[in-house]
Amino acid sequence: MDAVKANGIVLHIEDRGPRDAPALVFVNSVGTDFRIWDAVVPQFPDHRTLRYDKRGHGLSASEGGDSIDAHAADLAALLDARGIGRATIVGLSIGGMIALALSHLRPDLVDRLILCDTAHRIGTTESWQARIDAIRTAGVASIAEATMERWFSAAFRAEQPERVAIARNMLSRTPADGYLSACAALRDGDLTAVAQAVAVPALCLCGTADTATTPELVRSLAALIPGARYADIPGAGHIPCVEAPDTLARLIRGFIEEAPRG
Ligand SMILES: O=C(O)CC1=CCC(=O)O1
Repeated sequence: MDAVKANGIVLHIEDRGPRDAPALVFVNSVGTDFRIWDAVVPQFPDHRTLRYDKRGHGLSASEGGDSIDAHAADLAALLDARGIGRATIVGLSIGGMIALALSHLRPDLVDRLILCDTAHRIGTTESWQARIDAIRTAGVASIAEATMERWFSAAFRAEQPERVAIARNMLSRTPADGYLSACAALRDGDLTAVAQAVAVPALCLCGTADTATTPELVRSLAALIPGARYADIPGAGHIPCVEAPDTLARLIRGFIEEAPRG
């Protein structure tokens, strides 16, 4: 178990692999902690891999974090604290928005962007406000069942009910304050201009069964980013690092090997 103080708060992290190897940094979606990358990270023993529970999630401190820029400032401070000068950033959902924001805030830190199941704008002001209101009334657990239907394909839910059950526990145990802050960041976050200004190689990925950020939406993100590529993750829902880790790792490795650092 490791921790670092960055941007004024304590973040729960895992920093493994050779210190002088190229760095791969993983950024989570809302309602998840860094365990979602458990089956992906070991596939990169030749890299330094850094993953963390973003503010308000997992074991990290839970105050604040109600803008995408605030999360990007946390990530920048984390990279500085760990002495990582440049990295390939892999961001899932809100994590992809945080990765995009980092490329704007601190372009010196970003070699490449791998943007999974994410977009320049996810949902609408109304949909996030409705979720905030529901959670204020009935708690995070009240949205767990509907969320599992977005996170995982129907086939995965039928075949792997135990793994869906622990994912549901992870979501339900997310501090309400942290989850609500992330919803506010999503409600107000629009990275359209940031995406259009990306100046490093970018790969956009999406599970073909993702109903939260559909392949069509993720393709529209790729169309905004100069020179970005797009690839499907066949059959996966919104959390391919859990549902299809081998496919995701293969796509990440292929991109790293082909795309020059920015
Ligand atoms: O849990 C969801 O609704 C899917 C999602 C949207 C943004 C994010 O980070 O996850």
